[in-house]
Amino acid sequence: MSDDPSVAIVRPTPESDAELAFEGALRPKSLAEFVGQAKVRAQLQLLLEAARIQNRTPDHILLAGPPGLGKTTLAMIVAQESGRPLRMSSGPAIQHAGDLAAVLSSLVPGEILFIDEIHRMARSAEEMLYLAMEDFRIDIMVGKGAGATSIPLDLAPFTLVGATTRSGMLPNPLRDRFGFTAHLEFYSEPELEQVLSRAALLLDLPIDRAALAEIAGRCRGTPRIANRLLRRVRDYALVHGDEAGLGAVQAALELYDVDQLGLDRLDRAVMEIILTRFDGGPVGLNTLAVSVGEEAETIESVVEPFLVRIGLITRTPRGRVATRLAWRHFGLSQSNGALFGDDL
Ligand SMILES: Nc1ncnc2c1ncn2[C@@H]1O[C@H](COP(=O)(O)OP(=O)(O)OP(=O)(O)O)[C@@H](O)[C@H]1O
Repeated sequence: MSDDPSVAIVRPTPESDAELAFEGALRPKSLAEFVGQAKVRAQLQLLLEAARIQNRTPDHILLAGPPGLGKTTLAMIVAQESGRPLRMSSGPAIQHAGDLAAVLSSLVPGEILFIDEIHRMARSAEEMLYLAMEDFRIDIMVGKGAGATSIPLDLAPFTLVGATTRSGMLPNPLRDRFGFTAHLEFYSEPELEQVLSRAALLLDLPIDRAALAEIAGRCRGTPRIANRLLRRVRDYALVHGDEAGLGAVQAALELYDVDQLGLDRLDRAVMEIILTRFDGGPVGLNTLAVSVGEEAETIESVVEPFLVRIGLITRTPRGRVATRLAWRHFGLSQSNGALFGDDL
């Protein structure tokens, strides 16, 4: 992956530890503060309220959706709103059933256990989780081979909040044990303006409506990217002694190569290959990856989903094909092989 910072700026995963700290400061702390996802908020509210009335732990919750849409934030809010302690873990940290047993057996009654990227947990741990979620019990294997015995261990009642960017990778028995699955959607531009206006207030950054709208249109429907772009605009205004107005947004985002649709250099390089070198496609994934000097995995999981979502390409069995909108957006017509932009 390129280490050019302008290439990473519109990626939906966290850039660095500094960004995680920055995000922490901007995280909404209650359902009322959480912008957008109105349906999911109402569903969660009902679920938490019902558990409160019956004085029991809330049902297990699965939060599914692309990175940066607020899954971790919602898990924290569930703990906050239900007045319960929160334990945080992640799929990659649970590589053996023993790792999970250690976490589960140390939970206090009513604790919320958040497992991020739950689809990356070890298979043996998944099987242990089935019983834990259903009966608040696990079986611990002691010894090996013919002499091995299993010792049942009762657990404190808990609520599991799992987050996944790949819900299709979860085995059905695990998915079925969640009482509620929330599917997070990309945010609309007015919602992103609200996210940004709240963040600007917390950062003590005076910014006008036109500037907010401009950032909202370029952040790929994702609050994490919105906040990141806002940070760059803040830097720009600070360094140039400027107001954070429309001019500062346009100049800062031009500097970081984020165009009006939120495309960055890698996205544009992919589009250029399809449009000008392959006359609109179809182009196979590996050819595309080699042509832009990136890994096929990055193209498939990071670049393509957004290009497909905004209608610039379609995936066909023979490869990726540019749409009419793509030809129009880049001001090209088929077979003209025109130049794409002077930075490519
Ligand atoms: N609905 C929202 N309202 C306001 N801010 C939000 C909202 N959703 C996310 N954010 C902001 O975006 C940042 C990223 O959100 P979060 O870490 O919850 O995403 P995520 O879906 O858990 O991402 P990942 O899949 O990478 O773990 C947070 O710091 C938060 O400030």
